[in-house]
Amino acid sequence: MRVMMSGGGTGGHIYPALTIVRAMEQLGPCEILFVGTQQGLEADIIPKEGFRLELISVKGFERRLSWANIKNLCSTAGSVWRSMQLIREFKPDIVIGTGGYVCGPVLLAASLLGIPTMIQEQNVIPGITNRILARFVDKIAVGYQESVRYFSPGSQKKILVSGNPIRSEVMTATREEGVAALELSAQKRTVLISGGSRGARSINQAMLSVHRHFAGREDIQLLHVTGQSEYNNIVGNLKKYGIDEKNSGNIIIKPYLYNMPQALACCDLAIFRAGAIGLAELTARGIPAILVPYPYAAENHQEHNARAVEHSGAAVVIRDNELNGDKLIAVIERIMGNTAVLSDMAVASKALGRPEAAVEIARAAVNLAAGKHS
Ligand SMILES: CC(=O)N[C@H]1[C@@H](OP(=O)(O)OP(=O)(O)OC[C@H]2O[C@@H](n3ccc(=O)[nH]c3=O)[C@H](O)[C@@H]2O)O[C@H](CO)[C@@H](O)[C@@H]1O
Repeated sequence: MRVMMSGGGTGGHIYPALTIVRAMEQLGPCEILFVGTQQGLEADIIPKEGFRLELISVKGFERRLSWANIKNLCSTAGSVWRSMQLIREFKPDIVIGTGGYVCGPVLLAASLLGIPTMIQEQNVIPGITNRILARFVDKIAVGYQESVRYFSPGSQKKILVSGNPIRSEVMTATREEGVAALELSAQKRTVLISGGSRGARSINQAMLSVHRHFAGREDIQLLHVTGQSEYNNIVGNLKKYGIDEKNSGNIIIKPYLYNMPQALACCDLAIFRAGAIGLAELTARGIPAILVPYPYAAENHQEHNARAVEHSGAAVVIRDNELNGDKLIAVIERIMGNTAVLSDMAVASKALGRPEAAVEIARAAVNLAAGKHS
């Protein structure tokens, strides 16, 4: 089967795309081509994952009907044309989009050429590209039941509520592998801090106090993923406080983790933004979390994602404008200091997980390509 995948910008769109194609490969031999943009993280991640990537140039849309959007639509015509060329050359049996601007022209071109098409929406509140594409595509896989109502009535019959796809390594990685891969201590409990695929400045700032508070502790280690752009700044600031992560014994700072599944496998508590794929990974593994939703996400969708997890008892939400070092330290101490709280949160988290989502989406995609509608 020939599969064209498009999804880009952030990890939250790229990893679902990778997960879906890997699940499709498990169902039968596949020839895969990714289409992304130079500016998106896909330009870095997709070649590293061993897949071919073609680049096109695409402009973003505002989240409403506006003249700017109509103008953008015109300039997008060139990328639709380029996508059509790529489709004619590659001859896919199916074209799948997992969100981000790049999906717009690619999926539109596929739909115009009569190729079977599918989109996957990760968030409770669907992105603008997917809301527009919903009218054209054949199938829509969604991460949350709550998102169904945001699609037009005409699109609803195409929806499959599958949950969000997570990489199979997230489930198969073991604690021992994680400890070894990240050079952690097997004796200490691990707090994993990540602001999503591009990092989070407010979490990084609050973490400066958290590191000072926990530095040298025998029971807890902090694995802090800063995002590429903030790494030097955070390491430099810690040095000013006399903390050298290389000698601290319990503080590990990384710009980005290419082995996030291993980190999740040995993580006892996560401090995360509330991106949909990060949440799907945490809940699939049953990891308790402190969530700080990104306040500028379109239509505040991260807070909706986070509250859904908090309501089930799996997370504590701190709003970005209320976040500071003291507050974060207090919540970490409260959760880590009480094993009953930690294990109740872990059970609640596990109950939310949908580790089978990728296989369900892959089956639907294969059926669609074969002309069967599931
Ligand atoms: C600012 C913004 O609008 N972010 C959006 C983006 O999130 P973003 O890409 O930041 O976050 P997600 O949590 O959804 O996904 C991140 C993915 O990157 C991986 N990862 C992250 C950091 C790292 O060092 N290594 C690594 O592998 C995670 O394991 C996960 O698979 O897409 C999500 C899914 O549409 C949305 O819910 C988010 O709101």
